[in-house]
Formats: sequence, structure tokens, C-alpha cells
Amino acid sequence: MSGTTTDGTTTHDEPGTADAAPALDPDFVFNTRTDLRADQKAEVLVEALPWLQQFAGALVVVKYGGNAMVDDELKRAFAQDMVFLRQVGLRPVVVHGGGPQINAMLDRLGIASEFRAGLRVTTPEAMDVVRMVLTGQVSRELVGLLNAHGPHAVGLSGEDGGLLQARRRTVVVDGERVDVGLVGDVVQVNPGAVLDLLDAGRIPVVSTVAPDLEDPTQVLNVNADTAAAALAVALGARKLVVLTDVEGLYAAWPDRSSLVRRLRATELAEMLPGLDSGMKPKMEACLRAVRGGVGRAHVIDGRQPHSILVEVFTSDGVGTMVLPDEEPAPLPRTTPVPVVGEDHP
Ligand SMILES: Nc1ncnc2c1ncn2[C@@H]1O[C@H](COP(=O)(O)OP(=O)(O)O)[C@@H](O)[C@H]1O
Ligand SMILES: CC(=O)N[C@@H](CCC(=O)OP(=O)(O)O)C(=O)O
Repeated sequence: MSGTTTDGTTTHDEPGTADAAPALDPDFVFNTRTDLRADQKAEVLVEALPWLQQFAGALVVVKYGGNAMVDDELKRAFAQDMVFLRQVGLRPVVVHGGGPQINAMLDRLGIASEFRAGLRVTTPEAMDVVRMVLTGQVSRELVGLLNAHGPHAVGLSGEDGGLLQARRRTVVVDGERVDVGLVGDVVQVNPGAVLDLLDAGRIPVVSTVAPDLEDPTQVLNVNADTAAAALAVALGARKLVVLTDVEGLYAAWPDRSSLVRRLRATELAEMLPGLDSGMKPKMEACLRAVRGGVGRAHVIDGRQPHSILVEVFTSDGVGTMVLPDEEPAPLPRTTPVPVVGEDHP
């Protein structure tokens, strides 16, 4: 399954004017590659040109989470990538998870972690920990890593500026409805705060805690994949990119030769009931995004440093790409470099 594709048509103003003074010496941050010849390096840069043109001003929601977020080197590379995207004129919005970090803190506090259908069973006690870890630890760390490159990033949660509102959800496991506690699904997004930051040239970093629509004094724990999709739809994003700890979606998990390079929304909808819990929220999020008007949704390997740059700026792309149903059949991924406005993976 391979092909080259188009993105949506939403365009936005140029990035704003947040102070861009780099805090680190570029020679130190971006190590010089010695394993490529000069002509090969030039080829990589030239291949990026049409994609740089095509994505100028494009709003891209990037979900960074879980197991792709536990390695310090990877975290630093991720921060570079977001700053790179911004620097070349895209408008990245980071939505972060933090499942492993929440587990670790619950563990330290002697509270057991329990998941049903991929969602944390969230007691009031666990909710306090989720909120504290996501907004007080994970967000702070990511903002710090991004701001090592200049004062671009600003952290906010679903509680800030009325960004997200959620409603409590239950899940069905083996035909039984299961109460997962203070877990919500996003039902309303007010993206004003994020757009204000983007217009000022900032990189918003969003934690997925959201007030309960029925009782705004209560906050709910929202799966970060789900929240990223809702935000991408509300922002009219060109892409949703979900980083995880596998290459992408495997049709016959765990058979590594069954990687799905691209699929359409209807094909994905047919696969969803058969997916295991880890991949399910991610692929549901991708489906929700493309059905909500996001041009493309991607699941890519966050264990590979800079995989998002390869996805956005090369013709082959990486990982799994979900396309809406209603487009004409895409060109194969191996087509010659397209001109601006043509399809892109
Ligand atoms: N069909 C599948 N394709 C790929 N991964 C799958 C599939 N089914 C289950 N998985 C599992 O889902 C995991 C990713 O989900 P999860 O651990 O929740 O991600 P993250 O921590 O990045 O949010 C993979 O590491 C893999 O073990
Ligand atoms: C309801 C629910 O499960 N919420 C998640 C929120 C964090 C998250 O989604 O983190 P990852 O992306 O790292 O998995 C949790 O409590 O773990």
C-alpha cells in the first residue's frame, strides 16, 4: 500500500513575531553529519523544497506521547523538529500525552494503574495525579526543551481559555458497559487561545485535561490521541501527526511485514473493531480527524529521531497515512518531485 497524496487546503497567515533569538549555538545543537557526501546532503535539501513551499503556513497538530517520550535524546530531537517546523513557516501545535509518567507517579504514591479499552480508570485520587503530572511535569519539561531554542513555546491545558470541554464517557468491553471514572471525550473546542499563540509566532503545547461540560468545576482525563484529533479538526489543521513507539499501523499485528503505508477512512473504519487497545485510540483519532476535514492523519515512529521531518519534507514519507474517502486516487509515493499544489504524502 503506497501512494503520494494531497493535503487539505486550509491556509493561515504567516507566523507572528515571537522573539526568535536562539539560546543555543546551532553548531552544537545540530551535529554535522559525516556519513553523507556533500552531493547527498544537497539532494536531501533539494528534495525538501516543494514540500517547504507546499506547507508554508500550514497548521500541523503533532501528538507526542507515551513511550516515544521517555528517552532524553528523543525528547531533544522532538523539540528541534518543532522549532524547525516553525522556523520554516509551518504552524506546529503540540498535544502531549504522558501515560508512562502518570503510571510512574501513581506507582510512587502507591496507587494502582488500571486500563480498560486503552483508557485509564480514573478515580478522583488518580485525577489529581493525572492533572499534576500532565500540566505540572510533562508540559513544563517539553516547554523547557522547546525554549532551549528561543522563547517560542507556551504551555496550556484544556482548562485554559475554555480550550476544551469534555463529557464523561464509558467504554464497552466484551459487550459490557464499563465505567472508567473521570474520563472524558472532547465535545467542544474553543481554539481561540491556541490561535492567538500561533498568531504571535508561538508553539502551543497542550495538556489534555478538560473541564466537564456538565460540571465545569470537575476536570476530566482525556486520552491525548483523542484530544489531538478534536483540536486538529477545530483548528482546520492540514495534518495530524501521531508519534508512537512502532513504525505505524500493522494490519496483522505483531507481524512486522504487515505495515500499512496508507489507507482510506472507510478502510480504517472497517479495521477498527479488530484493533488492540494501544492502537485503537490512535486510529480512532486519525479517523475522527480526516472525517472532520483534516487533510491527512499520520501515525509515525517516534523512536526514530526526526521522523516527523522525514514525513513532512520527503516524497516517500514514513509510517501510516490515513486519507479521507472523497479524494481522487493519490499518485504513487515514488512519483517525481511534485510542483506546488500537487499531492503530498
Ligand atoms: N495493529 C497494531 N499496529 C501497531 N501497533 C499495535 C497494533 N496493535 C497493538 N499495537 C500496540 O500499540 C502500541 C502503541 O500504543 P500505546 O503504547 O498506547 O502508544 P503511546 O504510548 O505512543 O500512546 C504499540 O507499541 C503496539 O504494542
Ligand atoms: C483517559 C486516559 O487514558 N488518559 C491518558 C492521558 C495521557 C495520555 O493519553 O498519554 P499517552 O499518549 O502517553 O498514552 C492517561 O491517563 O494515561
